[in-house]
Amino acid sequence: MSDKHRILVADPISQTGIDLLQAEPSFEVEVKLGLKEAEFCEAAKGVSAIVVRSGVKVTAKVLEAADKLKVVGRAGVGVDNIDIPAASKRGVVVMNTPGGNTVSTAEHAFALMSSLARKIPQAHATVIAGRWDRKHFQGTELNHKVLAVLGMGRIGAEFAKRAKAFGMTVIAYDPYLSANRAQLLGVELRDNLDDAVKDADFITMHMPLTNETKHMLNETRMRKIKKGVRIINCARGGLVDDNALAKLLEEGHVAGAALDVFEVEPPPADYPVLHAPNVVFTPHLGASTGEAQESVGIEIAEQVKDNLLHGTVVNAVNMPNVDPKTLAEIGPFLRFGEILGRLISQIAPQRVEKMRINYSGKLGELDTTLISRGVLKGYLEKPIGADQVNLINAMSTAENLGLKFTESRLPGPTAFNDLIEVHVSNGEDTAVISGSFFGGDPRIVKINGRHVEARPEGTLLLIENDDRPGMIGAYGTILGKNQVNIANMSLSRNVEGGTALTLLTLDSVPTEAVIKELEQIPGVIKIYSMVLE
Ligand SMILES: NC(=O)c1ccc[n+]([C@@H]2O[C@H](COP(=O)([O-])OP(=O)(O)OC[C@H]3O[C@@H](n4cnc5c(N)ncnc54)[C@H](O)[C@@H]3O)[C@@H](O)[C@H]2O)c1
Ligand SMILES: O=C(O)CC[C@@H](O)C(=O)O
Repeated sequence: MSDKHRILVADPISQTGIDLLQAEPSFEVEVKLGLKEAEFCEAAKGVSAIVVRSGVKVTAKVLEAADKLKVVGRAGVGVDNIDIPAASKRGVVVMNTPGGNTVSTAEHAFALMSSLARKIPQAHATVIAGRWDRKHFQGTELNHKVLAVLGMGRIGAEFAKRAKAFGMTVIAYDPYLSANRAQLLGVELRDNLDDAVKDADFITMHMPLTNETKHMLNETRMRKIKKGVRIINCARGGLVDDNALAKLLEEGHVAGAALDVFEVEPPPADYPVLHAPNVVFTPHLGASTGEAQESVGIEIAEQVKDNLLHGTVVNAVNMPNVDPKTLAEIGPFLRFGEILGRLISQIAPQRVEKMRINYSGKLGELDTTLISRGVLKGYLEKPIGADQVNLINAMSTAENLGLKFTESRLPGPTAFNDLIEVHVSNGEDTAVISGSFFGGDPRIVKINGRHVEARPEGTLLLIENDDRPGMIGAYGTILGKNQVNIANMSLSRNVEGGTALTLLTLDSVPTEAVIKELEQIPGVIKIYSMVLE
């Protein structure tokens, strides 16, 4: 039996990328395109690596059949065609190539906007049909128009640059972008999505599809936008509710739409928006340029090669790059760090610009780089999507968002054996959370400078209230009435009669209605519901 690494290329990638893999004597490269799931399972048996774009789906079944698989390489950004949890469960690294297709996708989205403004596809169709119709194709200029860019990451920023050069006023909506970065890009940052889109002539979407972003442009929201808006989606199908979009195009409220991506790809013949007026479509071509494919093809071939030959992990979306010995030493801190990051993201002020982590006690003597990455990963899961951020890309992802990160270490004895203190701030407001270990068990020990004590698990309800009698009883009554059991409680106050923090560990997640009811209790200042799963 051959001891070579077999590599299956299951989507078209650049020939240079394939040549790079083929040039390695210990690799056997097989290019098999257009595989159905059963054929893919068969082809995946015994391979060490699978390389894909967005055409095929690397399902749990394929991953199960791939008994020798070490790495899945995605030549592109989105990894929604790969079952990441199944890959992680099987210890398979999934890598992508962020950045390689940024400019191509921004240019494509821009081309869609221009085509939409000047009805180019429709006019083209009449010319080749032998008609010379100049009356029906009056368009609109981009100059002096208002553009809302939703999602100001790599592609959004490139799009914005081009739009500004065309004389457009650019408004950005990206709750995770710092004010500094927005200023640097020369865009107007809005905190509220409805406010960002209400006066837009054009809207372009550039964010991942997550639970938070699905149907971000729904019927209610689109109706609030001024009549005549034009919408471009070159990110992921599902960001816009295409059924609602079709309806609003028919009514003329939305003047046009350009889509490169669809909720189902390819869209079936009865896909609603296909038959709506004033639309421009392309079949997911954002990254389809020679330059982008060359770039992502080479990048993924190099990443896969380095991984198989040297175990190097670059741009992984699911695996830490760490050797087993170090992992055993810092494993518990790493997991706790992620939880602290997740927690602070839920009490952080808007537009955080700085994160600082202080390590003290025994921790101050360890290499804490990975733990810090864990904290950042936990913190960034909300803006970037849990499947997009990992220990490898957490730092660069933070940098892209304009989040400045620092860490400091204080070796030597403190009140706690090990203490991790995470500060986030936007220049005006700060949130701080500290964690320690009690006999090997992680505990949250301070929030915003107040001493508390809670295990970092389940749902935590953090209530800031006036220090006055009857508060605890009132919380218990409302939660009990709504079948929410309190598993643990920790109280802390600044001075008698001042303000107090109540930290409740709950057995279930309280609904928004329950939180609202709690907020009505006289003396309650602020409530945060923090889910740690
Ligand atoms: N059509 C194509 O062929 C094509 C090609 C490349 C990328 N894409 C897609 O484009 C998207 C963006 O890619 P990128 O490289 O710019 O990614 P990126 O990670 O650099 O940027 C994504 C941005 O979205 C922001 N964001 C997250 N949640 C948000 C929310 N609720 N509201 C507003 N903004 C939010 C993030 O803060 C981040 O700044 C990805 O989904 C990717 O899959 C499509
Ligand atoms: O492979 C492609 O052409 C699509 C790529 C794009 O959707 C991405 O997310 O990078």
